[in-house]
Amino acid sequence: MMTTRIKQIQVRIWLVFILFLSLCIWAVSYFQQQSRQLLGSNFTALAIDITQAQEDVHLLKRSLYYLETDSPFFDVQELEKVILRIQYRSPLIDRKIRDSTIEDFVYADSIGVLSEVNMILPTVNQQIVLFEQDKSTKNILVKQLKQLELDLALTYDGLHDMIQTASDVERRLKTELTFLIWGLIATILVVVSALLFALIRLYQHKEILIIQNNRDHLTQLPNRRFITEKAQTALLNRPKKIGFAILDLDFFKKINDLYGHPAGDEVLKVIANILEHSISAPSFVARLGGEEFCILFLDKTQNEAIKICEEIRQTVEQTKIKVNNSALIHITLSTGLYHNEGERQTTFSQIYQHADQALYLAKKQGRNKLVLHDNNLEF
Ligand SMILES: Nc1nc2c(ncn2[C@@H]2O[C@H](COP(=O)(O)OP(=O)(O)OP(=O)(O)O)[C@@H](O)[C@H]2O)c(=O)[nH]1
Repeated sequence: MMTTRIKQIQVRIWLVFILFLSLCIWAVSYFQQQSRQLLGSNFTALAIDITQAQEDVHLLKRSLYYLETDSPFFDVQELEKVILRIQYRSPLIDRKIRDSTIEDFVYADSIGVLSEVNMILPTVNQQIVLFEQDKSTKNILVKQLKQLELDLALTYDGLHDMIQTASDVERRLKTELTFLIWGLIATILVVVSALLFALIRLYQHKEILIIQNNRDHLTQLPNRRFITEKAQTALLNRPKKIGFAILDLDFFKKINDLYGHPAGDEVLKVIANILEHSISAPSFVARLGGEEFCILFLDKTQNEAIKICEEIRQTVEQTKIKVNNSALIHITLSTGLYHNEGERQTTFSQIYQHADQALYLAKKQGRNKLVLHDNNLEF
């Protein structure tokens, strides 16, 4: 049987779990998004620069061809522009490669060539100016341009391949890392679920123990410990009305003696059932022990409590209880009732004592009757 408290705890635990799961999913999504962006920004920009640089080399090659073949398409200004672009682009690529995550030794040679190219570019520019003044210097210029074109073509092709490889490695790493993170999160989720499950079981176990500690095994009614705690808690709040009745079966020993102990147990269960159905919250019924039961009235006036006790007495009196599968027996009970409508402060042991005194009188006055405690009672 699961109590409301356990259900509330379960709901809270599930909420925490769902919150944690959402947090994990959000964290992984964020990581994936960020890594995708970083991966793109790291190599895509560099790859674009290198492709444009390769385009410059291609234009240089074309100018060189026109120059060599004395083509009318040769345009010295075009050549100067290409050289200028190479001059501007190579340090840019140099810096981006150094800033990237690629290891130094991988790009060291290519960067070395780019630096050398940058150093000879002013000489090439001077040679172009010279060529414009003196066409006979063409061969020197061609030789320089050829060397430049060769160096740049090889370097940029190498860099292009390098970026491709680095990009592939990074992509693979990212995939592996994502799997690793998912694995970690799955493990954490399993551990957290197991812990939460264990926590719920622990609470259920604790709750069952509490119920068992507070319940009478034979009748399944609350026991003396339970009713004492309830009464003491109620008294702390200074209730306006409180009533306590002790109900004791008459000559119960005879039933045990005549029909046996199991028959006596059967009778106790029937009486417990009658009591349970006569009382509703916030009042409580309990088995004090033996053939003694009690009722704690928390919202009833004195007359209402008397009425309920009287009805119980009559019901018990009129009930035929079948024992040992044949015999039908009758039993009666005596009740001692104490009621206090807030007129004075009291403790549970005082209340109990008053109800017990009234019960004593009920027994003394012939049993099968209800006696209300009165301070003027004579015992
Ligand atoms: N079957 C059964 N008998 C019990 C149980 N607990 C106590 N008893 C018996 O209840 C009987 C109580 O007897 P007494 O205290 O003399 O009371 P009584 O016979 O009801 O007499 P009065 O209370 O004076 O009317 C004893 O014989 C106990 O053994 C129980 O759980 N089951």
